[in-house]
Amino acid sequence: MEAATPPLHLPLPLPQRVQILSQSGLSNLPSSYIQPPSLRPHSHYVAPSGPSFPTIDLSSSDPTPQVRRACSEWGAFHVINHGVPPSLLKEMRSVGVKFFESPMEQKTRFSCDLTVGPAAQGYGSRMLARDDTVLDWRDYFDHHTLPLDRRHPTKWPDFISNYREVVTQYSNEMERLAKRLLSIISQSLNLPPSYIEDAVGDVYQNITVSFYPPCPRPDLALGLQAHSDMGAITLLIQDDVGGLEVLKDDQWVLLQPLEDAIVVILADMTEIMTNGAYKSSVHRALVNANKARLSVATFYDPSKVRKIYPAPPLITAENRAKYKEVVYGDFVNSWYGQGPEGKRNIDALLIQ
Ligand SMILES: O=C(O)CCC(=O)C(=O)O
Ligand SMILES: [Fe+2]
Repeated sequence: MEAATPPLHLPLPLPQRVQILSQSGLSNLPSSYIQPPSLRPHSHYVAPSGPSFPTIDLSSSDPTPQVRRACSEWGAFHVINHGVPPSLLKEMRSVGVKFFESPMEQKTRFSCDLTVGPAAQGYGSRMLARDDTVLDWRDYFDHHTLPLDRRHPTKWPDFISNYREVVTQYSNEMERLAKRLLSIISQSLNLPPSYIEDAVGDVYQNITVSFYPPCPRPDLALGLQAHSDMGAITLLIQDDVGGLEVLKDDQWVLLQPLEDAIVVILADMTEIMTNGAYKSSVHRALVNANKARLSVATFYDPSKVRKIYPAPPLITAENRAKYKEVVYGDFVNSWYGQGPEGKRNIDALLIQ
């Protein structure tokens, strides 16, 4: 018998799965997950009597004024009566939970290919390339869903019967809702209804299911460190555990999970296109000691070659362009190189 040919490349080490750490029953948090004191969960809490997170009924006759207010004051809001069947939201959460509850041997068959880079689709545990960053207490599964030539359901789990159908249907519904919201957002600034959709070009949509296992020291860790999303708009659903916080006037506001609602989060490219009239929302995810938490974020992003700049109709002599033009792919690359570190990467594009 011939000796087996040795592999040409040594395999990259597998990332530490947070779920395995959690199940190992440790009582102390490994140092790589300990946040510096200023970034820990207890800092800057809003008083219970503080502002309450907006909820907008999309079936009302004209939601535009409410959207304008929520976008300028919060950069994020809940939508209800949004037209996506509640049964589909439930199924999406359910296939997500089934994936993370499956045996590790099954899950790792769909691991991210780390040689592709940090934005590879599949089962992952850390996104950032830098190795000196504090790690998030999170595992995830990222799906590439749009444009259609990026959508390859064979890269998604095959061991949960309806997984691929549910993600496909969910992707289509989220595209439809994102377009409708971008149209309302454009009109709320007196731009043509299709302004943002046209400016974004061929949409890139990714769906990331995040799973936050119970954490031995939720006071020291974050499920996901503070960041703003990079693209145009994010649509997020979560289970009833809670943990998503948005930053409002320098204070963290914990969202009460609202069944059947969808969280709308404005992202950095929308801030640029609106010339800062609407800010991207800084948000983060907390973890807790007892319960695992699941969320599903659907990102609606420009194509990588698209140039993004403040909408010309919004620029006047009194209201000059506040942001430099940026090629979206360049912006994304700088994020993966550096990470959010609690800051907004978009601030680097501000015209002084
Ligand atoms: O899990 C959450 O609630 C937040 C997820 C999120 O912000 C993201 O994936 O960008
Ligand atoms: Fe996010």
